[in-house]
Amino acid sequence: MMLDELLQQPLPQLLKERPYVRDFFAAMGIPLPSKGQRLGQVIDAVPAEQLTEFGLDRQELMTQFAEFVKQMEQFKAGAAQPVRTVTILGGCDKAGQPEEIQLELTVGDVVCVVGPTGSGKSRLLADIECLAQGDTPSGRRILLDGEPADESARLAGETRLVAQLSQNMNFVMDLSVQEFIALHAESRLVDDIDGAIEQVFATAVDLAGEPFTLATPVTALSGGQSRALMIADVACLSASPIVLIDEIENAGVDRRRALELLVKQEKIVLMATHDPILALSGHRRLVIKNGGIAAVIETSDEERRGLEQLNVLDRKLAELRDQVRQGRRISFDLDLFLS
Ligand SMILES: Nc1ncnc2c1ncn2[C@@H]1O[C@H](COP(=O)(O)OP(=O)(O)OP(=O)(O)O)[C@@H](O)[C@H]1O
Repeated sequence: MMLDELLQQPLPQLLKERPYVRDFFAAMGIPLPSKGQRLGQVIDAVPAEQLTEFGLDRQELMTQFAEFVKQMEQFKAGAAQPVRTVTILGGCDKAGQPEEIQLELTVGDVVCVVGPTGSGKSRLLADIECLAQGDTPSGRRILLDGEPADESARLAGETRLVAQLSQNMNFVMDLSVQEFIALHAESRLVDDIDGAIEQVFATAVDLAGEPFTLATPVTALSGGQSRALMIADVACLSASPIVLIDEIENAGVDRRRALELLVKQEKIVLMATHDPILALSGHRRLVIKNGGIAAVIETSDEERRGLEQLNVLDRKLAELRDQVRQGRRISFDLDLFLS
């Protein structure tokens, strides 16, 4: 859109389509009213002395504004261009032995990372997060769509390409759930903020099990609710094609639903886990030993059949957990339980 058209657009429409415009003017102490005028009129009304404080005249302000809008739109277009494959090129294990592996992951893949404590699961996730180029302790290299990531992608990596759901999710901000989602939606340049709030909130409540409201302060959410909000946020709002998850099993959320949700969004999901249900929900498991990928196990048909039984068992256990939570006495027949 040309600068002239932007200047002539009614402000409510302009701010709805491009919420970031408000930030540009706020940085110069120029508040934008939410109704009435057009941007051109607001700019005309700014005293010349105020612009001089920023070393600008009206023409220069327009030029900088046009450049800002161009960059933001390019940024949005870049975010919409998804990565289809991630390739892990082996480095060395902790003993310096070569890790003979070249592994390609495609969108929709769910890959579990398994191995004993200290074996290097988090290292592998971290290598992917920073799009390693032989410059981490493992010496691994990560390719996106077959190419090494360029420096700008690496620097922006955490925000653009990789979303991470880690074990510790403590909110420190004094925001309501609604404000939190709105803030994220704005920072990700989402056009329909209200729609995003509705979608993320509904998804989070669904995952969390115990209800909360849009007005609930994020600091008052339980661990499970916080985690559900973060998962919904990543699934619905993040343009990042790669999602790394550390230990979802202790999160107090419906973990199967969380996984289904992420897979539906065409993400590449990598998950460090010890949970057999999650491990078998993946397409394959990377077995980490002494810092290296020692084996890749494809989930077999037999394992998938086992997963169905495990799910039955898991639902029964969830019922029992619920009874404990409600302070009821627990009695069950193990044979019936397993039948
Ligand atoms: N290939 C490697 N080369 C050198 N150091 C490595 C390698 N892989 C992992 N390490 C180092 O080993 C240590 C343990 O690794 P890491 O924290 O990734 O293990 P983990 O499997 O995630 O453990 P936990 O299950 O306890 O979270 C870290 O200091 C990590 O940097």
